[in-house]
Amino acid sequence: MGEVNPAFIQDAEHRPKLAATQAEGIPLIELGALTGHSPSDGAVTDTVAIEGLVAEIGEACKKWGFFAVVNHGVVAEKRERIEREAREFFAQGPEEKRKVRRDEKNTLGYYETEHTKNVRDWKEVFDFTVTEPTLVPASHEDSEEGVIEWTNQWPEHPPGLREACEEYAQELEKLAHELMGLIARSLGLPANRFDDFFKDQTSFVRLNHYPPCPEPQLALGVGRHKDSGALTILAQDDVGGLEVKRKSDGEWVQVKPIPNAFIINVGDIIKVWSNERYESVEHRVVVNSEKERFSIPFFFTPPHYTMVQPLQELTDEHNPPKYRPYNWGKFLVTRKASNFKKLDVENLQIQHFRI
Ligand SMILES: O=C(O)CCC(=O)C(=O)O
Ligand SMILES: [Fe+2]
Repeated sequence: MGEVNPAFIQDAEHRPKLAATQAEGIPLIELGALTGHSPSDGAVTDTVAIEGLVAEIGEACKKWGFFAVVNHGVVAEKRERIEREAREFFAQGPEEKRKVRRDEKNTLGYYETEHTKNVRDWKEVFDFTVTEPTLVPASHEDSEEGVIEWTNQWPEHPPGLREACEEYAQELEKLAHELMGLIARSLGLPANRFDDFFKDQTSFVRLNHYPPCPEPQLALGVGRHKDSGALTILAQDDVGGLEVKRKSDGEWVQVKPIPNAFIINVGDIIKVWSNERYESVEHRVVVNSEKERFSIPFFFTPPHYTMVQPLQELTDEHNPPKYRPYNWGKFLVTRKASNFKKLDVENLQIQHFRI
């Protein structure tokens, strides 16, 4: 990625203000009360502390759709290892990386031409799924049935990347379940309410590399978007660049890097399950002219056959469902396919299912 080609240039209204608001940022939540306890098995260690945590998480999901967590129990060595391997992978020449390039048939692996809302992102990525293989619909067309397998494409170099990725994914999956347990409780549901939704899963992890950009005021690392899964758990390095659109006033605010913290955000599926009690919030990534940046989102998503719809317990005649059910697998493959060609539904959004 040399000079800025016009494909990367954002319309004037979407260009970043390079001195974004530093004021009130996303909540920081300390998960220590969870240590040694899984919320879905009922073995509560400290009820009062956990109740406090549940309330904090509920507030954060309602007010921000984003929060940071520390003392989360994820083994630091596993995170450091995947971060090291990711750096090594992206430091290689384009030829080596393109050996595992994703294409229309295999949507996993390396990719450097992703677009968000039809503008190219200033980044390169490597995607892998948590479950191997992952089952998804063969076609995004509603009329076509049939399921195919997505399989991971592992590069030969660096040789340790695969193991680092697999170990990291396992570790993050535990945290994802714990967080879903807390979110369930914050909605007044049993802690295990979401467990069945993830028995099989289509979850995937993305390694992001944002190279320095000569024109950071014109392009974005990732254009504004909401995450379409249930929950995202992001590891970011110390460079900074992630911005969240604050619900209270629509200002873009920076998510400052905190060593060893994870950034959690509510995705569209929780927005629908909760019948909009919780919000999936827009975010974007600003790049800079000096430093490259690395980040690793873990996208926690249900099996392809899931019909996503507001939970019965959270709807009644005074609060009727705000969405028609939609099939998650079809949604996912439509999004992936639209990276390669213009579809009838060019950028499928949950808004299409809004009642
Ligand atoms: O790199 C980041 O900080 C966020 C990336 C992101 O929002 C995404 O990949 O969905
Ligand atoms: Fe995102």
